[in-house]
Amino acid sequence: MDNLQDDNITLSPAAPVAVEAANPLFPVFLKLEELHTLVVGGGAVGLEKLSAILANSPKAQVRLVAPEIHVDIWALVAKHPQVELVVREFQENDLADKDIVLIATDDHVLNKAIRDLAKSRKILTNVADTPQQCDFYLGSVVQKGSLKFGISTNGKSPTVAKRVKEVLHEAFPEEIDQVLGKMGKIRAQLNGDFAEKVKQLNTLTEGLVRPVPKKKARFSLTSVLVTLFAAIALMITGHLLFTYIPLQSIGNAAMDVAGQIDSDILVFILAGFVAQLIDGALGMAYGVSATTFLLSFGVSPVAASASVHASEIFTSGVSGWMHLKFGNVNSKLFKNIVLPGVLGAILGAYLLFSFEEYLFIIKPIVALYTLVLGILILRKVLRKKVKKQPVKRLGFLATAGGFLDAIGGGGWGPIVSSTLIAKGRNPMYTIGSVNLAEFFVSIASSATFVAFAGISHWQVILGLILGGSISAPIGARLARKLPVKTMMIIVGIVVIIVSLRLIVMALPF
Ligand SMILES: C[C@@]1(CC(=O)O)C2=NC(=C\c3[nH]c(c(CCC(=O)O)c3CC(=O)O)Cc3[nH]c(c(CC(=O)O)c3CCC(=O)O)/C=C3\N/C(=C\2)[C@@H](CCC(=O)O)[C@]3(C)CC(=O)O)/[C@H]1CCC(=O)O
Ligand SMILES: NC(=O)c1ccc[n+]([C@@H]2O[C@H](COP(=O)([O-])OP(=O)(O)OC[C@H]3O[C@@H](n4cnc5c(N)ncnc54)[C@H](O)[C@@H]3O)[C@@H](O)[C@H]2O)c1
Repeated sequence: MDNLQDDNITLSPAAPVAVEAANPLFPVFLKLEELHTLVVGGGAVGLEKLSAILANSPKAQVRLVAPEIHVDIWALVAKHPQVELVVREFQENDLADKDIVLIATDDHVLNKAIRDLAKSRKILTNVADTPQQCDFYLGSVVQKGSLKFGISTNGKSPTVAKRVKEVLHEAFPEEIDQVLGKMGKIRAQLNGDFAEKVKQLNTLTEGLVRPVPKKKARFSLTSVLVTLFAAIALMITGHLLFTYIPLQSIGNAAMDVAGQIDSDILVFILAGFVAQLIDGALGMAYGVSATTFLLSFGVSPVAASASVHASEIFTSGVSGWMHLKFGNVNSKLFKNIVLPGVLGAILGAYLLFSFEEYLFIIKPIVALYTLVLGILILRKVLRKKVKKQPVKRLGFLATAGGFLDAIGGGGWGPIVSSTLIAKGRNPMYTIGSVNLAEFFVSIASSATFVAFAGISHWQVILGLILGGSISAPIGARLARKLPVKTMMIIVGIVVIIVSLRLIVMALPF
């Protein structure tokens, strides 16, 4: 808004300052689906008003009268069969039984005449070309599920109303609707003293206006699920460990490990630290970052890949827990992706052994896909307007993510997070939920890997885990602090670089 104050638009210094109420309009939210509305005029403005009505009240009872009706109105009404289109000039009996009339013909005199007829019947009117004759104005509307804002500039500037709408749309994450859903349920359950009820509702919603550290709901379904899965995962890991490596040899191995630890572990700790920092903040790229880092320090590719997978269980566990603690997890999204992701990972790890020879083809194909996602994310940021297109086949996306992650040695985050963010989901909640689910996905693939290949390279694994555990809380905090746009730009660039690198590596020359 700064440029409104500089040389672009000069306001007359003599302009009198209004002393009366700046905007005396009284806002209400009408149940248009239970009223009868008449629109007169079927041109560009008739279309705009009808679209606004149906976008808010899809089942609104509307009759639109005009000798010529815009093609887009016909197309719109095809999706709202209760709307009646009447192709002729306005007649007085169109006003019969109407509660509200919107007048939008291109004939100024006619508009005024219709308005006077409506007024004599005490029908509320909106006259598109004459604000002075309106009983009410339409507002710009922001909608997030059940939450709705109506914006009015008192007719001074519909364009500013539109801009304010865009700002508010950006500022509120879609998840606000979940909060409303939960509050609706709590509100219905609270009974007894009215004052006490209001006090409780105020306490519950305090965190919405003043971010206080979130206390986890004691028995939230997510935390029960997380504990349950973690317990099962630990049991499976323990079972595998003791089946394949007897207690005696673990003792011996521990002594060996202690004896072998040398200054190299600092490098592995650093690798874990850097990789988890990137992954925790951006929701992706732990595998790729850690592997790249280890390779550049001379660790063999096999050792690097095996250790990265094993250490990922611990690092993504800590990181997922931190996201949960900081309230970055959208439990609905988490629940929808965790099981398909785990199944995909098990399938991928199992099939890896039969598909190993085709990895050189699979990897660049996955990289090409993530490259496109990276470009899509950047394009969305640069275009500013992110239109949310819900991802319908979440389960399929998660299965593919888990599968390719196990096969390609990474890709859960880049595939699942990037797709969701590219489709307009809120980066903070997406990254939090995808990161928490990654814990279970990496347990699934690592357990399958261990079952086939056993565990080796203790020092590397230990270093990665130590480094990752230190930076996980920092990463989760960053994900909360970084502005949405900055996060999307970084995610986009990281995805593009990592994908290009994989594609270049796959080239035969
Ligand atoms: C909010 C929105 C709802 C909607 O209509 O759905 C809406 N106008 C929108 C857009 C818009 N309308 C116009 C432009 C072109 C730029 C410009 O002219 O400024 C744009 C901008 C654009 O399209 O980008 C032209 C225009 N509008 C009115 C006049 C007559 C006049 O002022 O004399 C003229 C001149 C006609 C001419 O010169 O021929 C009058 C009104 N328009 C209102 C509402 C009411 C006041 C709302 C408030 O208090 O802010 C009010 C008083 C009565 C009413 O219509 O209810 C919608 C937001 C879209 C969104 O949310 O995306
Ligand atoms: N409020 C706003 O947001 C806003 C925005 C832009 C323009 N306007 C004003 O709205 C008016 C309409 O603009 P437009 O672009 O839709 O014009 P338009 O020429 O595209 O459409 C006019 C419509 O009125 C219909 N019409 C003409 N005579 C009629 C009659 N006797 N009975 C029923 N319908 C009749 C036509 O068939 C046509 O469908 C203009 O006066 C314009 O200044 C208002």
